[in-house]
Amino acid sequence: MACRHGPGRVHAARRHRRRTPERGRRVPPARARAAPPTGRNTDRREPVTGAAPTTTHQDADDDLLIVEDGTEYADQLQALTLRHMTRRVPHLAARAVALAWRVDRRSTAGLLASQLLSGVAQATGLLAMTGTIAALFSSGNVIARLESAWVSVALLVATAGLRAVLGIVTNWLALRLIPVVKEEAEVMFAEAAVNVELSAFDNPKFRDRKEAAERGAEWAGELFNNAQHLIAATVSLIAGGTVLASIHPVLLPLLALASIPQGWAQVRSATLTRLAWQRVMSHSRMRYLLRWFLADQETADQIRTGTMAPFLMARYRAVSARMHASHRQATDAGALVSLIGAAFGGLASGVVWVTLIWLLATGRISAASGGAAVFALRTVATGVQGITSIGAQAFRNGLYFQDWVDFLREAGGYRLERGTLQPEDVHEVRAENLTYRYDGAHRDALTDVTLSVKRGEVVALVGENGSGKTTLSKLLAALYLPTSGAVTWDGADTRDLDPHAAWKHTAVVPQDFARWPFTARQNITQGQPLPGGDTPIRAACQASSADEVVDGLRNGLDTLLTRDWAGGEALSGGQFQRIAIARAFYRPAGLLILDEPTSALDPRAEHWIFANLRTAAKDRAVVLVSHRLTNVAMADRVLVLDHGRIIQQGTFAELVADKAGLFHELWRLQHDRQGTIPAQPTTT
Ligand SMILES: Nc1ncnc2c1ncn2[C@@H]1O[C@H](COP(=O)(O)OP(=O)(O)OP(=O)(O)O)[C@@H](O)[C@H]1O
Repeated sequence: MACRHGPGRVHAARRHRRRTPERGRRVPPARARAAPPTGRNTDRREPVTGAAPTTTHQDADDDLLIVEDGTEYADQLQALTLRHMTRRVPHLAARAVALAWRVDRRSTAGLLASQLLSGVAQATGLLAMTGTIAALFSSGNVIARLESAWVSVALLVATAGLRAVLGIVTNWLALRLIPVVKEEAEVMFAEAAVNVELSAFDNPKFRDRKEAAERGAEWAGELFNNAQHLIAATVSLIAGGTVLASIHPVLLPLLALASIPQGWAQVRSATLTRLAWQRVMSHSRMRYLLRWFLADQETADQIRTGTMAPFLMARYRAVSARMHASHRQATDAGALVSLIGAAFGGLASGVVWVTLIWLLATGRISAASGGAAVFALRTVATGVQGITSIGAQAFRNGLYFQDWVDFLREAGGYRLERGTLQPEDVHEVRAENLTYRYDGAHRDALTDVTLSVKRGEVVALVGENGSGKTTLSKLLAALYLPTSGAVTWDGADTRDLDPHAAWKHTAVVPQDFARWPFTARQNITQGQPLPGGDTPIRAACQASSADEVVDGLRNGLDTLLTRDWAGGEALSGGQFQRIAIARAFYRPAGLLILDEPTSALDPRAEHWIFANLRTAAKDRAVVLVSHRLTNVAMADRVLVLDHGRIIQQGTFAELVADKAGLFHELWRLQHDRQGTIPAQPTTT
């Protein structure tokens, strides 16, 4: 790896955020809605190429060097209109309802039915109200008028009672459903995220899309909530509208026109907020990382001994200030837009009321109809207002939710879509004229590499930092696909293999191994126990010297390997590395890749592992990456990489004897501690 960190301590997620923020991080669970919507990129219609963003700018004032991106998507957002909202919201709301349906059909059906019923009750109440008014305003004595009104009054009371009960029911069902809808969206997001190409994580745009989708999942519950309120508002609007239209046909279209300014203001304001968030999306990522680093146990010692707190805090504040500035700008602009919308809306309502008075004054409608119209107008106005304001909320939530929808559909442009060949086994892995360039990189990490490794063989990769060893091992393991050339497994191109089926045949000890927050047993079996109970687990532990570690644990294999929960135990870096090696030895895979497997081990443990590697690795094709050159003496062949090319290969003895070669030079340097060799570090 270009940047290597020390072994991690607790578990995978913490390891990620601690050691290699570039590779991943755990996001604080409660972050989403507590924080103001800040910024997001996604630019989703643009194919992810990894090339430099089309338009970028950097914060010149605070040296943050965070590239802002996504201008194309910003343009699309800018272009959103009320018309878009009316088209898009029902679609997204339906998607959220479908999500709820997926997790709990009965509650979803119950909730939708109660909202519908509530709307019908409101409509009936309104009709009863107009009936009551008409009866009271009619001619005749009071008793006769009251008699003709009692049915309407009874209906009025009954519908009010029914609506109160339905309100409690909808609230109860919504509270049950909203969290599970959100959780389901998060689960679906996670499923999509594990099904992307590994190379996706090398692309910052993908990371932004992933972040946006993750946040979108958090808004799924809210959107569902909006959807069910929209149903109620629509039903009540239809009811009120019917009554109003029956009083005089001009009232309804007038009222609809009157709601346009507010609808426009709501949509504009939601778009501005969303845009603001998009602008500072990368800042948002950086801020979360900084917060984790500042508060994390794993970096706590380095922050203290490096006296880094002021620097990190200043950076944190600078990033936050940038985000707040963007947010404030959007809030101010949103307030202005709302003010304009309210002013025009007020004017338009005035026109409606003046029209009503004119209709009454000119005798076009009766006094009784006028009274009924007042109630109908209020109902319809509330309905219209409900639809525009809930619609705008749904629109805003939908903008975030859309990112989730897109991510699920295309996995940020990196869905694992390879062949369907199911390898039964793997006997020989070959690289032929293999070239690989990371997404967005300006040069190849590997160039024209050809090699093969067969079962029963150990092939070692050595070379200076950044020479391409880890990259090559990942290509051999089908984690990456070649830019050109090919990697084949028993003749089959890795592009044609079903990736999940292929990875059943790989066992890897990476430099940054995962520390799963599970028991020692689960850390070794990776949740895939083999027949034979603990016997194969113990054998793997013995071969990797993890047996000493496990025997020292309070509950042996059943000990939780993290102190994050009570009863767990913390392992040292080297102790956990032994568990990681046991994990690979345990896995019945034809291809075994060991990338600096003993970097944290003491000499005894390291000696034990290499002395036993032949036995542990028999019947496997083994690729070993190591900087400690004595370790590669046991390999059948050693390949020396330099700037992504194989520049030497042979047996260990041959390479040591080749005095003109890089291997010999590295070997001498590794054994010279007197400073007798004037060594200049080479640039990679
Ligand atoms: N995720 C990545 N994105 C872009 N470039 C990368 C990435 N990982 C590695 N590289 C680049 O690829 C080249 C080879 O890196 P690689 O990690 O394979 O080297 P290595 O030989 O394993 O190094 P080391 O000995 O330090 O582990 C380096 O120039 C590095 O900068």
